[in-house]
Amino acid sequence: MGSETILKLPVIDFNSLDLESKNPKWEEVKSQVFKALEECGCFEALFDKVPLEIRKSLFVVLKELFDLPLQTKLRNLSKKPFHGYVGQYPQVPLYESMGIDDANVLETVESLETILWPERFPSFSKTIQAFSEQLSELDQIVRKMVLESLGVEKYLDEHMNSTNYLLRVMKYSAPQTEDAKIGISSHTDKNIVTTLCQLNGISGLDVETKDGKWITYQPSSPHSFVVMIGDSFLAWSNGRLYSAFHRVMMTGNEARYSAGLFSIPKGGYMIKAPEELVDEEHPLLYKPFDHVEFLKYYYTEEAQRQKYALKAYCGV
Ligand SMILES: O=C(O)CCC(=O)C(=O)O
Ligand SMILES: [Fe+2]
Repeated sequence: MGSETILKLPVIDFNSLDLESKNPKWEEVKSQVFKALEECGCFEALFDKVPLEIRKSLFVVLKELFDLPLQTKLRNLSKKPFHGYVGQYPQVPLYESMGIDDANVLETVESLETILWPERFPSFSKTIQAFSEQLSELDQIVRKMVLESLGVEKYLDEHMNSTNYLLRVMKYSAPQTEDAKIGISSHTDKNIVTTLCQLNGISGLDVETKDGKWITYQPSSPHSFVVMIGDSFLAWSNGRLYSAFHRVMMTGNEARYSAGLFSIPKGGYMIKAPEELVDEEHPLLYKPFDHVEFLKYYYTEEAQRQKYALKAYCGV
């Protein structure tokens, strides 16, 4: 009593678990996952299937990537909003990111590689693909555990097949001051699940609890990731899961590099809560929606004024 507890994200150990073989730990971890996602919308995962060498190589190739001339980085265009090169925004001057669609598919990454480096840079494609594929197993374990917890595992194949993986890699330049400066403004993610990784030991990710306190993420192991629920999964679960507000704040003289693997509903797929999750006690919260249309709305001025863009877009 009296002394304040230091707020920390729940830590969940996925080492020794995998998607296929049934491990006796599965049920225990599953209940930790569901509780954390209901209460916090996120947790810290310990997951050693991504070797530390891959994390190191990712950091190396990201430095090369962000050191390219701006004109070159701008060649990564995408039809979807916020999926290509993003940066040079006056509201978030420290922030730059590069979205890589279908990052787990080598040919797609290689076609981006040839756009950015006509002289080629094979370790870029190899590293991005390997990292994304290895990390996608954690995304899939979490989603499977959620569907089992909700008793709707009969939708598992449809759920998994309705998404793609986007890897978004980020650089936050050093603010050169001890006053905390905004890296990326507070937001909820719009996709299904995001798995985040800090690459060079520079902290800055803050997550807001339901009662409005900010937790600064401090990885407790070199194998740590942050797993976070996006608004699309919240809608699909008919509000059983929570999507947390989070932001990045920067101090000091060193740039921060991070990467996020985003499972994203495919364009044209209607996100709709299964009928098993809708009843008198749990009335339908969101009308069925297409993620790409929702993203287009999200980047309008009107939506930017809303705290809860999903509710404004398709709330019942
Ligand atoms: O860089 C990070 O740790 C967080 C990035 C983030 O929240 C996002 O890209 O949606
Ligand atoms: Fe985010």
